[in-house]
Amino acid sequence: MTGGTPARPLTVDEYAPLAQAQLPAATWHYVEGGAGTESTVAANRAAFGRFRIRPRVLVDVAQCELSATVLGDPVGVPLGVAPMAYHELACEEGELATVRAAGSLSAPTVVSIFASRTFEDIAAAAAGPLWLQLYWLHRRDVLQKVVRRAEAAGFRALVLTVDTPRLGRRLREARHGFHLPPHIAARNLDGEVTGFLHDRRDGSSALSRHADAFIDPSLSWSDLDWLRSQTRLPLVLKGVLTAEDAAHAAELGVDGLVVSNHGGRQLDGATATLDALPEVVRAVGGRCPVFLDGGVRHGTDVLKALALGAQAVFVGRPVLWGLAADGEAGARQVLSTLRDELEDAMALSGCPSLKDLDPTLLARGPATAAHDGFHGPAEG
Ligand SMILES: Cc1cc2nc3c(=O)[nH]c(=O)nc-3n(C[C@H](O)[C@H](O)[C@H](O)COP(=O)(O)O)c2cc1C
Ligand SMILES: CCCCC(=O)C(=O)O
Repeated sequence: MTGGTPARPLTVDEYAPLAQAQLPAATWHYVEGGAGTESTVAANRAAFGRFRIRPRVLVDVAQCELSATVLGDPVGVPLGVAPMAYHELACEEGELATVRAAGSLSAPTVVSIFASRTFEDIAAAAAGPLWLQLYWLHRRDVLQKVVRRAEAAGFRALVLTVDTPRLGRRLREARHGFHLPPHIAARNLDGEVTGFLHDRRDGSSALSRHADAFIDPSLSWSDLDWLRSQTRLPLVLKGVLTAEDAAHAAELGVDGLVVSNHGGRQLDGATATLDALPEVVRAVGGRCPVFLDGGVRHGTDVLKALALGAQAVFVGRPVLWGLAADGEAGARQVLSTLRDELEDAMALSGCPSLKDLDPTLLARGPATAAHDGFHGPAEG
């Protein structure tokens, strides 16, 4: 087809250039960037490409069932939105657009403690379950307050991010002097811990200065008791990549783990999440659910993570791409594309139920070009 209205994107990746065209350069590089050489960003994608699918045939796939239960709540898909700060950077409605989009699939959303809309407004717009992501702030009283508010607003779980005692060296943010525009703020933190976020300084990221001032890097295993004493909500740890830490967390009775390297934004050189998943699943031994995020861009990526033992996966950057390109409709389209691709992959591999997804579905194979790092829209 030539001329006329541009075709609607058919894949998640096609939203990236559309988002880039909409966003100021500094915002685009904040969203897209990783730490250091961005080797972990690339590794997350490459890991999916090293597994091939062993399809089974002559299975009745007239009905494929994608609904699941996560932390006790029914969801329409084993797929949700990873916590990301400041969705208003991507579109005016911010997190309200995100949770409406996720709600249309009954998908869970993890709301960042640095959300740009209030927990109460987000909860009022949501149809799927909401979890609250926390950073370990020096100001424990502030943490206590946000936990109470999230509980009162009906949030269903707490997700403590444990891979961020300080911010990774994100060179793109530093080069662009990334800072928040004046109209965007961490609306749930009342200015108590939001210093530096709006201050521009060339050669350094305002976010990084903010994190150094307000995130307490002394967080260790013994602090988890305090958090659990503050709430009845299930506690999930986000950012675990090893069997050792997974076993320890399971012994302490945490309610879930997210295998994550923060989308390659923290420790450059950290293990790809799909590579870390099997050892974490083995170490946990069924004591709590294991989730994964990082580099999920296709339904077959979701299928592979579920086959290796994840109960659900979370998606980060693509949701912001969708929001930037087309607001709520864009985010909805990103999530529903992943859902539809997952259903296709289940049908074509002879797995009508999520229970059919296990490691025998996968074989190690040569990497494919389509998974080697960033790839834009197909040519033509
Ligand atoms: C713009 C942006 C902001 C993020 N903010 C947070 C955050 O506030 N808290 C957190 O735990 N993780 C945060 N993350 C990490 C995501 O939760 C997730 O681990 C990662 O984006 C998953 O990888 P993907 O983007 O390749 O899907 C952020 C990621 C991005 C891209
Ligand atoms: C203080 C960090 C907030 C956002 C974040 O986690 C990210 O940009 O990855």
